[in-house]
Amino acid sequence: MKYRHLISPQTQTYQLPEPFSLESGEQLMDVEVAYRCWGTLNESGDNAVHICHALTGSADADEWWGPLFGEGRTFDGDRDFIVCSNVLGSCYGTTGPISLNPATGKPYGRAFPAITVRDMVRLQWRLLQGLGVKKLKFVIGGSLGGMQVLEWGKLYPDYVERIVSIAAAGRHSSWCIAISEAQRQAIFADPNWCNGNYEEDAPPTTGLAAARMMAMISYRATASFQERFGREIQEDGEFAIASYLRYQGQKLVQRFDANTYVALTEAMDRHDVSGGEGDYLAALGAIAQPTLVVAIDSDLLYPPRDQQELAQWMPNAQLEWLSSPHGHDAFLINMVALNELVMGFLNP
Ligand SMILES: CC(=O)SCCNC(=O)CCNC(=O)[C@H](O)C(C)(C)COP(=O)(O)OP(=O)(O)OC[C@H]1O[C@@H](n2cnc3c(N)ncnc32)[C@H](O)[C@@H]1OP(=O)(O)O
Ligand SMILES: N[C@@H](CCO)C(=O)O
Repeated sequence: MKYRHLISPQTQTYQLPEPFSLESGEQLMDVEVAYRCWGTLNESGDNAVHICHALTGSADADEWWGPLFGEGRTFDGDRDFIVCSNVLGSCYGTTGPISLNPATGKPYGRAFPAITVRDMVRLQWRLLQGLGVKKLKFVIGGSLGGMQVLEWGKLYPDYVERIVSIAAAGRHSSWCIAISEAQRQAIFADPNWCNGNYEEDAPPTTGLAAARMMAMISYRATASFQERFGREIQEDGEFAIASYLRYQGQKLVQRFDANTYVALTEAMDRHDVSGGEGDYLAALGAIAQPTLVVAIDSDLLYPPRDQQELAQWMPNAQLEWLSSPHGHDAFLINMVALNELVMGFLNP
């Protein structure tokens, strides 16, 4: 697996014993789920917690959410059995576009079937069944992770006691879809894209880097960039912000796959807790567990008004504000404050 060196050696693999049926009706064979766990499952199997990661995250939650781990914190391995699994469609160990298609013996690439956030959650549920988890104390995640959390609330009301949705939505807005589509078009415009059939040693890095640059603009906020970079010009004559964005683009292409990026952003765009057919507000209204909605006051992607609506339409939801100049990515930056908000919800 091309990105194996980027995931920790503690990552384990769960092999699904049966084919996995997708929402689309297609079936995936030989599905594998990469996951990490911390702590011990108790005899009754009811002290478990599941962490859902964001777009380019991995199962190594202690690496990207470190300050939330530890005694008396959100993730306390002495208290709970904590599981984080890599999502379906990712390139960090779970079956996705870089996996070998058993039917052809070659990587799926762009032929990987269309997946949904619901598919991701149903696969997580299968993993937890395999691990003997009888009940989840809570499920938590930000961004794409928060979308999974809302699906968890909808799909498994008797299995999940509480949910924590951070900087997320019950369905993608046209603004979010627009930003995703522009990113995908940057990838498709790369001559190396080859309709997704690129060689492993010649991926569409220019397009993927441009996509990440666009994404980074949407993950941060005007005040954050102004404060950090202003109109500073570096010694090389470049605007510091331009250099920063290009660096972020290069950083992602070292660690992520373009087909995976396309598949996961398409899944985010398809996301709709009503399943795309029913009444969206009624679907939110049916999520009745005690819920924490964490809203980031500077989030451009899932803005304050949408977060207020989300909390308003879920009957048992509490809205808390993570105040930050850093925009959407604040849930990966202002982690001490986030831990306090979550602890306030878990231990009122
Ligand atoms: C297998 C895996 O790696 S997956 C797990 C990790 N990733 C995830 O979970 C995904 C979510 N994480 C993220 O999106 C990001 O890592 C975040 C949001 C948490 C933080 O982003 P960062 O890039 O670390 O932070 P920040 O915006 O401060 O950028 C710092 C980097 O920009 C560089 N930089 C700053 N200014 C400039 C500039 N003017 N020109 C060029 N580079 C610059 C810094 O040197 C630094 O580089 P480094 O990352 O090599 O140390
Ligand atoms: N910065 C996040 C996406 C925004 O939540 C990631 O790269 O996964």
